[in-house]
Amino acid sequence: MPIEYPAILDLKETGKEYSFTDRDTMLYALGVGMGSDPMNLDELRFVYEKDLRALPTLATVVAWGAGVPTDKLGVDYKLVLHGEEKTILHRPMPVEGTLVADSSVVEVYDKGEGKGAIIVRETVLRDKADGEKIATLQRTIFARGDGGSGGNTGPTPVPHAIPEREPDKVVEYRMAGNQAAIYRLSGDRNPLHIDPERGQAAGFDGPIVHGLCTYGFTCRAVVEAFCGFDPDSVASHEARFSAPVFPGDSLRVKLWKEDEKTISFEAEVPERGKTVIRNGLTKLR
Ligand SMILES: CCCCCCC[C@@H](O)CC(=O)SCCNC(=O)CCNC(=O)[C@H](O)C(C)(C)COP(=O)(O)OP(=O)(O)OC[C@H]1O[C@@H](n2cnc3c(N)ncnc32)[C@H](O)[C@@H]1OP(=O)(O)O
Repeated sequence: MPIEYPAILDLKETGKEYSFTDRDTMLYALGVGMGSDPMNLDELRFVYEKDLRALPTLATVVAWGAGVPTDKLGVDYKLVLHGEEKTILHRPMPVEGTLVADSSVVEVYDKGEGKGAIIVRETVLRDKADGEKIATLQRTIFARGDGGSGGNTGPTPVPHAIPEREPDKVVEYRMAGNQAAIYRLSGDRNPLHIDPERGQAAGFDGPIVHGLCTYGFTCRAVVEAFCGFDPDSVASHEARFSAPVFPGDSLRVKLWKEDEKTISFEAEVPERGKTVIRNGLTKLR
């Protein structure tokens, strides 16, 4: 079934409930590499139930599955890559709770046959206890097999521009060989990230790391570099995925402090000379 535009813009899913516990919060932190140094007391707070803190980007996984189902979008899921993500935190991310998710399709950009379709979706997460918004997730997928099926043929919104000067801070991490295998247990069990055959069918040498896993690493870097490990300072975090990351890659996150509340960032895999995340922007409270 191809993308049906503009009917796709009427697809909605509302009132879907998701519960998560401190175990989900800690598993997510492990999935983005936290706690690998047992003597790092700042990171310990994200992987230990004592005084537990949640990374803001936990919001991207706690309601995994919320959103208009892929089969209704009419895309070839094997060729879908995550394009962009923006997480807006209306209040600090709790470490457990029950959420109510309302999702919709915001826009489809048709980049032409052989190129792909860009589908923008939005999910609003509310706290079931008081009905207040916790987070808004804006998620863009790049459906490489679905160009030419209809949609807005105009330019896609221009993403945030990064300064041209040298970064103010650089944070380096190494993804474990089993990083995607751990991360997927937080929700996204797309076989692209674990099954070598599915990686090859998508045009890669093997499995690739979830975009949202790398995105979580970049939020961790902001929290480490500019927030003194206080995750509640983050008001929003957004980025574009520009090249795949493979399990075992190292990640160099380059960060620019533009003003007291604005951080720009990019991430590269130095051993392959690839910039894998571009146009990163974090707003602080
Ligand atoms: C349905 C369930 C949803 C679940 C979420 C997804 C499930 C997950 O399990 C899947 C994943 O995590 S995949 C892993 C993470 N993502 C990636 O690795 C993608 C990396 N990026 C790429 O490969 C290319 O940038 C690529 C291929 C994305 C684009 O490269 P090109 O084709 O070379 O594009 P280019 O010629 O540079 O630009 C064409 C137009 O597209 C816009 N654009 C480019 N990259 C974009 C991106 N990443 N996101 C959104 N838009 C993007 C450009 O602006 C350009 O638009 P315009 O013509 O208007 O200027």
